[in-house]
Amino acid sequence: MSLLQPYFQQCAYPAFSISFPSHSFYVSVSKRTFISCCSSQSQTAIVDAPIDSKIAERDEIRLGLPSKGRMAADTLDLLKDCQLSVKQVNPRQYVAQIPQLSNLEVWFQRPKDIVRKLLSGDLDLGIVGLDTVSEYGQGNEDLIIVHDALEYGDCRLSLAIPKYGIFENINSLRELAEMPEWTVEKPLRVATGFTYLGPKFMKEHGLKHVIFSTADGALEAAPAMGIADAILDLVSSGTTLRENNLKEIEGGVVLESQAVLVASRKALIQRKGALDTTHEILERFEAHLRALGQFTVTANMRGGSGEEVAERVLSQPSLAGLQGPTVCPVFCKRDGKVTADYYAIVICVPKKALYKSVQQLRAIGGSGVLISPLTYIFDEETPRWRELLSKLGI
Ligand SMILES: Nc1ncnc2c1ncn2[C@@H]1O[C@H](COP(=O)(O)OP(=O)(O)OP(=O)(O)O)[C@@H](O)[C@H]1O
Ligand SMILES: O=P(O)(O)OC[C@H]1O[C@H](OP(=O)(O)OP(=O)(O)O)[C@H](O)[C@@H]1O
Ligand SMILES: [Mg+2]
Repeated sequence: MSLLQPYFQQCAYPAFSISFPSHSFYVSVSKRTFISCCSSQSQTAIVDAPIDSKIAERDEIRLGLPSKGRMAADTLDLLKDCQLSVKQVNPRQYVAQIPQLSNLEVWFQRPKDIVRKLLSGDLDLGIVGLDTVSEYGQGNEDLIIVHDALEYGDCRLSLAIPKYGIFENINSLRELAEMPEWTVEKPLRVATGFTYLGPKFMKEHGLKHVIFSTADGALEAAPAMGIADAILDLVSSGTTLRENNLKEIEGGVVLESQAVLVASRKALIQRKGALDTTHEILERFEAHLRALGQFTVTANMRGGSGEEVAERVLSQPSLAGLQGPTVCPVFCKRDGKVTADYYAIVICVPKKALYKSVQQLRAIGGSGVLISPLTYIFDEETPRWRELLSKLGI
């Protein structure tokens, strides 16, 4: 507790309730200071790792965010949910700030340019779809995925063919590859915007007679227009394929994608402050995303002792909580004497298991079950941070 005290004393505007399930205490902190409370013990020093080229000198750390398209709004929403609101003076201005991260500059760029600029050293961090990192990063070792599942922009890069004509009975990549129609003179024509991943996938899967054509959008029209036999494009709901009489095939998914936080390895190792800033962003993302899937459940239960109540709770499979239940005595005054006949139980429960958990609580004598949303779950250290340090050789 003493470690946290300096932060709590400065909190003029209590806004958050932080609970540490294993220690059972609650405190309130202002929105601005809450991250410091949780990460102050794990700052990391810059390491002089061996790396070929030197990066250009500058004082700020640069984060690239999508300037337009479907990722733009969701990315800003995620940052806002993590108390990292981006302050952009007007929508046509491409540079912005996140007041909580004073050494960081936000640059709005097209997703593919974010990847290109990470590679050229003009950006240090970026948020884009994994499909864009894979296509434009082309396996470059300087790119490191810091968070691989930001839980939006879900889609897959998938091969699709017409439902009709010679493809009517073709339902897998193997069947497509074995069609006698494809020869050196008349190869399978695939329209795609993924001209790196497409040929790589076909080669890895042994499809020999294939040629690619490129287009920037509305690829689904290409087969019906007679421009291509198949397309390789992003699919999410599948509506665009269906509406254009196309189908996916078994074994035809090149990549499952969602939004990711990506960094330049060189920047993380060489740029002063880059690793600490990445740590803070990662911690905030992890804490928020982990909390999204959980509810806090509070209930009262009659019992002889905290241990006895905890044993009853732990006998139920869905009531284990994060590390175990928090069990606190509820004191009341009876005949002039203070007694604790009831205990309050606090646990985190996965949203999917909510009703099952309520049933199990009732079965062991729980009453007055309260459910509230969770805002953040900060663990001692995030597994992704450990993974990042190990990828960096630190
Ligand atoms: N239908 C979809 N559903 C969900 N996510 C998608 C979908 N299509 C693309 N994405 C994700 O969003 C990212 C950006 O897609 P978006 O369509 O906004 O830009 P773009 O296709 O690169 O550019 P543009 O459409 O302007 O040419 C993609 O890289 C992918 O990660
Ligand atoms: O499976 P669905 O949910 O139908 O989504 C798939 C469509 O979404 C993307 O296109 P987008 O809307 O970005 O248009 P674009 O072709 O202009 O990029 C993608 O290129 C597909 O065409
Ligand atoms: Mg698009």
